[in-house]
Amino acid sequence: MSVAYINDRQALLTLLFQWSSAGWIRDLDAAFADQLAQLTPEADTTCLLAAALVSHLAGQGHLLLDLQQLQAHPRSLIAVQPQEAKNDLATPESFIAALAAHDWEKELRRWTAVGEGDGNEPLVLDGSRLYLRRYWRHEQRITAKIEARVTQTTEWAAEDTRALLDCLFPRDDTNASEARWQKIACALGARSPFAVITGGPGTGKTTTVIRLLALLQSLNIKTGNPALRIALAAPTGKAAARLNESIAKQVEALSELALPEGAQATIPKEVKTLHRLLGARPDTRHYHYHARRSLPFDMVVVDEASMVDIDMMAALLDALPPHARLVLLGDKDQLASVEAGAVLGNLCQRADVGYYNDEIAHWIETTTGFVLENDYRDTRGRALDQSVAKLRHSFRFDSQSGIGQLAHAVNAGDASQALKVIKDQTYTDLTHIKLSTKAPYPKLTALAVAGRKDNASALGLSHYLQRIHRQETRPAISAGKARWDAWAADILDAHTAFQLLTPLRQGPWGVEALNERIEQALMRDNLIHKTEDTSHWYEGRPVLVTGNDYGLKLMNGDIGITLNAPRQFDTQATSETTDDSGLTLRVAFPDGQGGIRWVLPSRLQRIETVYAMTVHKSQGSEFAHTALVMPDTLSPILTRELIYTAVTRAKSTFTLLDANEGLLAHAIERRIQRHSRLFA
Ligand SMILES: Nc1ncnc2c1ncn2[C@@H]1O[C@H](COP(=O)(O)OP(=O)(O)OP(=O)(O)O)[C@@H](O)[C@H]1O
Repeated sequence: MSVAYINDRQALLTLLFQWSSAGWIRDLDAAFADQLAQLTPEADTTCLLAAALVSHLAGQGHLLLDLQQLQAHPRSLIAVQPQEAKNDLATPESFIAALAAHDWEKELRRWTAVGEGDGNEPLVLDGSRLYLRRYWRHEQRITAKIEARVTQTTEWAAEDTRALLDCLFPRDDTNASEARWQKIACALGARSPFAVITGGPGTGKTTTVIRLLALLQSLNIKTGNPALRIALAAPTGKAAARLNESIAKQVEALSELALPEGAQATIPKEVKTLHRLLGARPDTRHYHYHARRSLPFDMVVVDEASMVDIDMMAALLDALPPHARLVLLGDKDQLASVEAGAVLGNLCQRADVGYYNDEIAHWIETTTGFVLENDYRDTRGRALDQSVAKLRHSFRFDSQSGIGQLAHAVNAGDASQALKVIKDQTYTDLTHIKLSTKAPYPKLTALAVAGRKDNASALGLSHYLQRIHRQETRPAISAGKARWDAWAADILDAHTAFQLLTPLRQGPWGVEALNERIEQALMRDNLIHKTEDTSHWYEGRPVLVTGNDYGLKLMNGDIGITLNAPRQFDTQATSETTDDSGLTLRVAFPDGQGGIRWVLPSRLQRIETVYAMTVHKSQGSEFAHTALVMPDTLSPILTRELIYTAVTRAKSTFTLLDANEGLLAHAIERRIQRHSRLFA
């Protein structure tokens, strides 16, 4: 490594922009170091490099740069893949190695851009950990606000709680009961103003939280307190819509139980996105509700909390009145949020074991009748541990289910067991399709179009496309909006029968290339009719919204389908051409309340075709048949969490397509560890 770089700031900044051109760091990361260099002439190269790296790591979801780890294992923080290396360009790794002897901490402490958190310095050094100031403050505030809640308890009479829990869980009287942990989660959630309920797919997170709400409202009514004002929220429109669908039924089911009068009626059925709950203002990080104008609720429940990033969690906790309860639901083993942080994962680090102390074990026993085994008890359990419950029984996947077995093996990091389950022909809900490295696409597109020939419930895209083309079900142009809405809702529902997932965006196995291949295959099979003059809009095109659009009331993650529909459905319709039939292209989106929002294609700014979707974007959604196609070369994006998230998107059948089996094993063995100090 040339000494010039080490002592020459200009040379270093040039190198950083070269790394950015090579795709090793973001332009933003180099620009951040460049800006700090201009503001602080005293900054040496170590400092500027550390600034670029902390920004780069934030882009990867990490909250901090651990200087000790940087010096001991630079590759674990920033690694250039062998295929990406450039002959004439020094890699970050070699550069960091050349600076090994420097005292990074000392240099950083001398730098005016680095503070201890209370000032306005853009960076904060906390021990040997360097943060962007925003993330350091978020960590501090989140920790303080959660600590303040977990150290409080609500003292309900144990006999009242027990009677209500027995009413809510009528058949659960043995320790082996499948609903045991659900009942325990309710007992913990009633006692603590902060509760986390984690569990895999179908373990009853929604069922449990509705019973927890019923329990709390009943206890309040019984003790003469006013009912809680409750808000239900989820991080994306899709997740909110999914919870909306299941919640009404679950609340309805409470009417069969002998709860105190009025308890059921005080449980809300409407789920909002967190952005809407907080009153997001377009294009800013500011919300209507914040620390000085609290949310008008006594309790907030957040579903799919694994998708909540650190910025949103900090904003939510700021806006939550100090007395208000917070319940987080989610699957701790799924991929973390797209943006930085892994708050749910951090909160649930000890959830597998429990660490319940004697006091809480006694509360559990007296209110649920269940005696906790020693494995789940620990006198050194922290306050947070007493507020976290893990649901351990899946009501969706029994022991005969290949998907359940596969998800379990992936989660346990047992790659050989996962491969064994995939290859085991006895699981009808699981298939492995081997792709040829030379010509992988024919088999792949055949599956995407037609589904699996050997399994009638493993459908493909033709399922919803054929439904669109079925003339006998298509409404007449004169039919009312309700009839057209019902038709579109049926097609949107049919669309959830299948989804192809891929880990990557770019390259031959990325979303873009796969979408193109599948589009061609669908055209060949006459399932879509794309012509030059319709450009990329044609009937049947499914689109994914990639950014919130408050004007159109569309949220990141929403999926719509392009359909020919009467033009009067859209009030903005102006110069759109209408074909001979009087119909024109509209994109139909579910409006979250059982109706359809018909949108002009030209009004959609941030969308992409979604025959294939990245695993990251699929979080919060489920599909009857989910297929995952693995790339044929190593990529840092392939991790255990990614495979687990993909497998658990499947409701009834899962298909794995790969050309190189080794990659699945490699991915299962790699975990994502997002660096943060939250509840470490
Ligand atoms: N205690 C129970 N007894 C019987 N059935 C249950 C129980 N708990 C949950 N179920 C059923 O299991 C299924 C999944 O439950 P639920 O939707 O609450 O789980 P979830 O963890 O929220 O699921 P998801 O993975 O979709 O988020 C539902 O059909 C529900 O009715």
